[in-house]
Amino acid sequence: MAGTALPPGSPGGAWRGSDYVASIKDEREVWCDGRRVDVTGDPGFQPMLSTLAGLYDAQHRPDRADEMLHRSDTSGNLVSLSYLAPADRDGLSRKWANSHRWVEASYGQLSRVPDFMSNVVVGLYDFRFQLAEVDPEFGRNAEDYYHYCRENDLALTHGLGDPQIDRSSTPAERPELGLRVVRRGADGIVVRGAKQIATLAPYAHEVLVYLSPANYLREDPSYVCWFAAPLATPGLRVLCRRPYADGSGGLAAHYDEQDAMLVFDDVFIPMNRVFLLDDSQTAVRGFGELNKWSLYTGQLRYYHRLRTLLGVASLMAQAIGVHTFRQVTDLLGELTSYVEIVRLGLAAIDAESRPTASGLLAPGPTAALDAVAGRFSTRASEIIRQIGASGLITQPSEADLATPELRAVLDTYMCGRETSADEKSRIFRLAADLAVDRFGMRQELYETWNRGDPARVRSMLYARYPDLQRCETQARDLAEGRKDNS
Ligand SMILES: Cc1cc2nc3c(=O)[nH]c(=O)nc-3n(C[C@H](O)[C@H](O)[C@H](O)COP(=O)(O)OP(=O)(O)OC[C@H]3O[C@@H](n4cnc5c(N)ncnc54)[C@H](O)[C@@H]3O)c2cc1C
Repeated sequence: MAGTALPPGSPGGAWRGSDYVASIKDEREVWCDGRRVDVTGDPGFQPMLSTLAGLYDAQHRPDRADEMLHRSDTSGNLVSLSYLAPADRDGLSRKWANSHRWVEASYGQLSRVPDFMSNVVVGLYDFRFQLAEVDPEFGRNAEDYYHYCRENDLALTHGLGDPQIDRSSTPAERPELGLRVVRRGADGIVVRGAKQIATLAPYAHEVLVYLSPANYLREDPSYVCWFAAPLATPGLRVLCRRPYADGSGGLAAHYDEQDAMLVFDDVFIPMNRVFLLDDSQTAVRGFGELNKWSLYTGQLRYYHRLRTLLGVASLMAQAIGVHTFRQVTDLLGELTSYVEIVRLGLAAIDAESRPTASGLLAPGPTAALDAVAGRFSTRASEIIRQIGASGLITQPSEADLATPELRAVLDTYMCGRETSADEKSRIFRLAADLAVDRFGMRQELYETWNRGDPARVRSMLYARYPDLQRCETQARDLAEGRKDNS
């Protein structure tokens, strides 16, 4: 099949951890805190790398392999179920079981486990016929790219939003506001510009660029370009934030997935990796279509994160003996309701799965859950802060716990109701990580923004609500005194 050659280091099929790590030791230009870094050796990046390697290894565990891998019908290799393009109920259920495995293994803390973007590539594959209507080559490229990613278990990042320079201006006034095509040839295009944020970028093999949420408003078609590029492409710079994994432990010691700005400084993209050019209407339609499976896996991950937050809040309340107080059980019940709403929502969305134009089976729309996810998440953190209060600040460190001279004091004043100082401080430190410190605050920002501007998500939900007219008719009937609503 065209375009399925192995990337450096790939044995083909689903990664094992060590092969994955070797595969991203390449010429990628990753910058962090004023230094160019080798992601595979830098202490700030090493912890997450080993978490990812562990997750890739877990795919092959005898007790999981059946749920996470399947045999490719093209190569015969064992490939990840994340890349399964499901054609029926059985396929979709296997896909979700695999996604559960990915997100469960990180307690919902990794928003961008590779499973997320693999599902965007499934969406790209599903959308190939519409792309082919613009140009048959785009359709073929999308299909080839899907096979390439699936056969090589590629980890992807994506960059959609434009750099946050001046939202009141347009690229017509300032071209650097958007990523654009600056040269075109028969063999490919050259792109220039930047993408504001791409999570997982330093750990990914490739980036998929497919839409700036605002670019359909632009009249210049050169800003409409969908393509994929290896992270190690000349001219592509990855500007990371400072790592949260700073040696002080906590969740960042395992789950700092990184976020980076991507700068494309006249980057050549070969034609076989270009999926769409110029056609803003197709780009707008495609935006929703590409994300059908990934939004669902994103909600699965979110469900596991909410469960973690509930578990932490409950343990914290028990540790300090407030778990039977009415105002605390009220808070815990509220948090439980969010967990249940998401679980039930996921079941309902799955039950509303429907065939796509290309013959795959896709979940129903996640828009209603997307619209409330940020609010639930913010409220869940607030509940943890409300229950934990000052205990979220005053806890002994592991070094304190290991200091004999402090032991008697800690055991007397820093223990809980029926909880040792060791156990209590670990629960509270975890809670602070999730709801007070920068790791948790970044996650909260993520939950609020990653599905796009929540105001836009909610506005579109309202504008497209299929039952709105009947709701209005019902309200009008009531207002006009008509009694029978049947
Ligand atoms: C931790 C994190 C990780 C992320 N990871 C990724 C990723 O991997 N890939 C990716 O592509 N994206 C990612 N996102 C980006 C996410 O999609 C954006 O944050 C979201 O689309 C909002 O865009 P913005 O952050 O540029 O905010 P802006 O668009 O700059 O908005 C800033 C403020 O201005 C308001 N505003 C802006 N424009 C308008 C307007 N026209 N009318 C009214 N109000 C307006 C907004 O509501 C907001 O209050 C991530 C975000 C976060 C926080």
